[in-house]
Amino acid sequence: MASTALPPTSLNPYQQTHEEKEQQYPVHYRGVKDLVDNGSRTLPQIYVKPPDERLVINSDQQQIPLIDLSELEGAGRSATVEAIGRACRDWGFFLVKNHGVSESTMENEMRVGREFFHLPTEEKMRYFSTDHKSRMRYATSFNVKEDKTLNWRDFLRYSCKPLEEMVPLWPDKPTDFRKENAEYIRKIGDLASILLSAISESLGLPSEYINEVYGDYSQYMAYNFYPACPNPEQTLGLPGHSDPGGLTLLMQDDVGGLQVLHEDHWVVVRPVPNTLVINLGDQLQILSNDIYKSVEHRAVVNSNRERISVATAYGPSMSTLIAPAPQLVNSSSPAVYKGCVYGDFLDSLESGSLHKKSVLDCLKLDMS
Ligand SMILES: O=C(O)CCC(=O)C(=O)O
Ligand SMILES: [Fe+2]
Repeated sequence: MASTALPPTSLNPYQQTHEEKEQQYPVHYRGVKDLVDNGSRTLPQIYVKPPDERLVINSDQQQIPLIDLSELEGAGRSATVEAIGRACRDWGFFLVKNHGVSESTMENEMRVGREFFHLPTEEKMRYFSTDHKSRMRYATSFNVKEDKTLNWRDFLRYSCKPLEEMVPLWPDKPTDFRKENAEYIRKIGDLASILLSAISESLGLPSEYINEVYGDYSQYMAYNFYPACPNPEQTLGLPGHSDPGGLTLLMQDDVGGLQVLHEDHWVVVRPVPNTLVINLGDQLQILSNDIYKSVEHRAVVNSNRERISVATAYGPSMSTLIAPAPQLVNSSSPAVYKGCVYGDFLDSLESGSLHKKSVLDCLKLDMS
């Protein structure tokens, strides 16, 4: 039977042969690693960002807080919770050490990701999809079909839930990709839940408040891969954005490139071995009624070394309505946002480009 010609978005990516995908997609959909591997020594115009987007206003003076979690479950809990609360309020970002995810689990997670991006493009394209709702996909930029200028980033993004259902959809190369990811995902998920308890307490809410609101939580992973770039000052790995979800837990390698917007300066998040970068997403900004902010951040690239980061987005279930916690709303602090179902929030965001705070702004209640 002749195959029916459907537009790419409605095709199941797993049912397409590599040749079918090649015919359908422009060459830049294959990613920036492919571009570099094919000998590109200059930055194609489509990656050049407008000057205001790549403004360099760096601050070398400041560093995001580093919090030791070793006392979180012990006598030092209240001091640790207080430090977390301060970091959430002042920065929206912090590093954690002694977080319970072992060095070997972290190293293996990095290694299998790096090995994946070094596979031939044909192998990675088995997972290519432009469908932002796909629960498992390899792609490039942010939303390669819509982005006006492209980002110097390839990525692999996949859901972790339900784990037994998702594991068989993950890449089968490198051979230990699934095993190492299943291990990392369990450990990082436990840490996310522990941190959310501490964040609840830091807001004066019952310890399990946020975990209970999240219910049957969602957990997505994204490997971000940034090859060395011919003209790094003209482009970005990821432009400034806030994360839409609940909590992001990021592991970065030793190259560096993450920057956080703090008091109008881009502050460099230096890589510190065995730490994780934690930041609050838009859903925590809403739930905390603006006490905590989901802060803008970006990834710059460099001409010498490729860089990899692994983000875990831990958030509410897609059907959960997120609204300011009633305990944080009163006559002197009225609700700043109306509630929104998390899945709808993501739909509004991902159908467009990576707009700064646009969906949050739409949810703002008229305070006048
Ligand atoms: O690669 C990084 O350091 C940042 C990644 C990031 O912001 C994201 O995945 O949302
Ligand atoms: Fe991010």
